[in-house]
Amino acid sequence: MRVLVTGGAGFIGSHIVDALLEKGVDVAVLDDFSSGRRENLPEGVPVYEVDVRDPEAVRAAFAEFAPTHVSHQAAQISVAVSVKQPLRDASVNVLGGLNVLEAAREVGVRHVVFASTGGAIYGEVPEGERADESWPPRPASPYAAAKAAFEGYLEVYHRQFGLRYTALRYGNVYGPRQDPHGEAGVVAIFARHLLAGKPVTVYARREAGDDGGVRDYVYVGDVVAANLMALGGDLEGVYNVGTGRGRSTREVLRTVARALGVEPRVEPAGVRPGDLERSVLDPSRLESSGWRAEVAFDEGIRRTVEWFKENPF
Ligand SMILES: O=c1ccn([C@@H]2O[C@H](COP(=O)(O)OP(=O)(O)O[C@H]3O[C@H](CO)[C@H](O)[C@H](O)[C@H]3O)[C@@H](O)[C@H]2O)c(=O)[nH]1
Repeated sequence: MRVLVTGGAGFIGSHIVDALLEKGVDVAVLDDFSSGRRENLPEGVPVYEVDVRDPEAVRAAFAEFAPTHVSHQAAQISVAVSVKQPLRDASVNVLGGLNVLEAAREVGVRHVVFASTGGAIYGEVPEGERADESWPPRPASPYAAAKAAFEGYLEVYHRQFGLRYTALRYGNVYGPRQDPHGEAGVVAIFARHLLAGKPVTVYARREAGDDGGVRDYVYVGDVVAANLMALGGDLEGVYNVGTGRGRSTREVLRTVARALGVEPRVEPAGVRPGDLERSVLDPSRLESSGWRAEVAFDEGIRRTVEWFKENPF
């Protein structure tokens, strides 16, 4: 197996690269380093510094490395950015993805694993419910619409060209190496702000008692485990990757603050445009293939804040 990891210098991609190398798999990284970081990469891994929006460069990288499998993690990751710049979001997340699929087809890639979104694709998930894969996509942001569209293309390439695929619909992934500088990735943002003694923003409705959005937070190591199962051929089609448990932004803040032993200062703000109130996933389908979310939230947060203490971002 030869795996090309797009976005391999990013938060989730670089953990996938580490895990594959540990298993002795041949790995290369395709990344434009717009948000990915060289520090995330182990020494010696081949790197193609390529923007997925550049079809020729993508094609050349595929021709040279000749992967049998692709882990497509490269993306514009922010819901908020997608709301402000839907064309930019689609140019990376739809057209960039199509460049990857075209190049994959040309060199005879057997299987593509795609970082889709469970957190955004189902739209609002009503209180007391968990979204499973049979729920139709109800995108509430350009980000979600683009991810859903690309899943459609994966199905087309499967039918037309026999390209196998797994779309992993991630919940809200957190852990070491998450970029705290953008607008997405609330655990990383809170960890960094609290470590720097800065106040944090909690987006919530103005009514008293609203604890902010509810999300299904899943530790990056558990997401990597799902990716390895998919690349190993154990999963085909669409799978949620989440814990099945929803947590509010306030709960996230409390847990991060406790792990750091600090008292947070909070700046309230209204709801962020494009944000859902509640998203919680039903991971039963993945669990029936033997996957479990192994890392409890407290433990995942502990590992994450330890990493941020040692690696001032
Ligand atoms: O400073 C902040 C940042 C976020 N939030 C809140 O925290 C929750 C989580 O926000 P994130 O920006 O971390 O993530 P999203 O829920 O917007 O999730 C999206 O962004 C993720 C990237 O981290 C993934 O791409 C995921 O698939 C996609 O649904 C939301 O309720 C948001 O309003 C705050 O209160 N303050």
